[in-house]
Amino acid sequence: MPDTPALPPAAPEIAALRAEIDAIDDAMHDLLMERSQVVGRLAGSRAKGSGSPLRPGREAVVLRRLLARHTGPLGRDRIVRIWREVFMASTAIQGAFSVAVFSADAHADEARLTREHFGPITPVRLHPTPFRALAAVSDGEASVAVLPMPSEGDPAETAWWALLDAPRLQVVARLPFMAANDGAGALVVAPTPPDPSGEDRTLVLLEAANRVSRTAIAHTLAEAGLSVPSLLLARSEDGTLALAEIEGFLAPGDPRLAALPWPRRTILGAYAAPVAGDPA
Ligand SMILES: O=C(O)C(=O)C[C@]1(C(=O)O)C=C[C@@H](O)C=C1
Repeated sequence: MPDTPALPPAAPEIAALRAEIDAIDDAMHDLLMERSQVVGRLAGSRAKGSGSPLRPGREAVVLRRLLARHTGPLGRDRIVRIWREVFMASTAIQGAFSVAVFSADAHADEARLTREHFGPITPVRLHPTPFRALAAVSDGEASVAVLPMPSEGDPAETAWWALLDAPRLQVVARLPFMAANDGAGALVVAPTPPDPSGEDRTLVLLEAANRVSRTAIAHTLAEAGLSVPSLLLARSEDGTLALAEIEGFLAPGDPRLAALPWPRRTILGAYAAPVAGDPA
């Protein structure tokens, strides 16, 4: 006989509701097992290819669809949390996956956003510089790198975006997918190109040999038919470097990019436009 005391009998109303929850849990578990079988078939499909299994664009499509049909007391942010774990479980089924993050310390935004996005089980390693995190991806030690959002004040030692070896490495996602009230953000870089989600932003690095003003760059981009939600500018003695966030998923041969007057315009990658969070 087990010596664990018998559970006190629950009130009949609670027992009935718990029986309903048990039946729902069984159905959810059956569906999760069935879903993982389908993911296993994806993993074996040659069409998916041999690179990283991660498809942030596809994840955004799934989440936007679920959020659009969502009703009831379960928070939208909880739906995102639950599916983040589902996506990472599916990624793990398809092969080893780990993250290299450049973060000042384990509590900085980038480290926190990495854990929230890639989940507590995914192996994550902190690196002391963005370039070390990128090298971990290049060397095949990590599947992706998480790096700080570019900023105009970035010193050369951390301005990873100015030196990204694209298209070999590309930005594929922006964290978090559900916009945070604190405005924190980070970018994910992978050795595979981004996948479109239907509502995306493309990052383009523009380099001019002379000094060009912000107004002139913004005007030229608008003239080319490009909508630019944000534009960062870094000037040096001998030229201008600008990072434009452009609406849409731009391909390298996009005629609007080809028409720009600057000698270099490099696509650094693209990411799904974040969805709005719930009001605080
Ligand atoms: O659709 C795919 O390619 C999958 O690998 C499946 C799946 C999912 O679980 O829905 C998992 C990981 C990807 O990042 C995107 C989607």
